[in-house]
Amino acid sequence: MIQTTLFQLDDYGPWTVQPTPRSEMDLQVLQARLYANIAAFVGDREGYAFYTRGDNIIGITNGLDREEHERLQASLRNRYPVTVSFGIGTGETPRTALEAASTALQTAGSAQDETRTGVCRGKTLIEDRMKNGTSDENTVHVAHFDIESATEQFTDRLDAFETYTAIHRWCGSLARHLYRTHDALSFFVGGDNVVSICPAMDEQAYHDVIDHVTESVGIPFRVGVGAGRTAHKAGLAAKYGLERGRERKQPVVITEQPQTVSL
Ligand SMILES: Nc1nc2c(ncn2[C@@H]2O[C@H](COP(=O)(O)OP(=O)(O)OP(=O)(O)O)[C@@H](O)[C@H]2O)c(=O)[nH]1
Repeated sequence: MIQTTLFQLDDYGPWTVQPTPRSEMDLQVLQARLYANIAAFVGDREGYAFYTRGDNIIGITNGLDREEHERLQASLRNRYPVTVSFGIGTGETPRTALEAASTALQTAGSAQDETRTGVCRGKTLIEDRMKNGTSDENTVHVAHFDIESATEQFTDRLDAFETYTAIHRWCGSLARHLYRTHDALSFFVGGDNVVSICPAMDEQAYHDVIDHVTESVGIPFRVGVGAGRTAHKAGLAAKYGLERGRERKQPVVITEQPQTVSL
């Protein structure tokens, strides 16, 4: 089982133009700060948060209970001129967990409902277990994808815009394929890196994903995969796998938990 949290700004669209349109850079700073605050809070509790659309941030929040969500929400309320609603959802796969989180929030009201202000809806893993007796085997699987020699192929050869669009085409193709075929949620995290929250998948499944996407966009890449009770633990194991794949020139490395947790 996996737990996700959808963090969504309330009635933000109207706020960006009232009483008159607000400076775009001011909105960008607000969104970047909000993301930084949420990522730091969730990251300190071994979760992951992804920027996605700025007004919607997706968290992998195994390990955060309802009180912690409410503590974060109260803190954001004190710091920002807009409120943020949270939808919490659990599921067997990342996709179904996020669907549950999204439904919990949509049921509480539209993203542009002026009466929806800072609600926290849905069920955490702990609540789900207490109510429905669901399994406490809460393993997160993280796949960290990285383009082979992106610096040589793109950064040092093409202009920065060509590089940016080529990498986004790769990322979009990979994310859509993993979502459709494996219920995985994938996010661009910077440079030439994509982090995917996946269900349990074997090595051949990762080879098939790489072959399919490389065939369609013509960009070779590799992946390190890790599992753990939290996104942090799984993600760290994935990074060690990626390093090993670089050294051994292996496109797929699935690792056990690394011994150190210093990253
Ligand atoms: N978010 C994030 N970005 C990273 C990470 N590792 C590298 N990057 C980014 O990716 C860019 C390219 O770095 P690399 O992937 O190491 O370079 P490369 O040229 O592809 O080389 P190889 O991966 O060794 O083939 C860097 O400038 C960073 O922006 C990571 O773990 N997380």
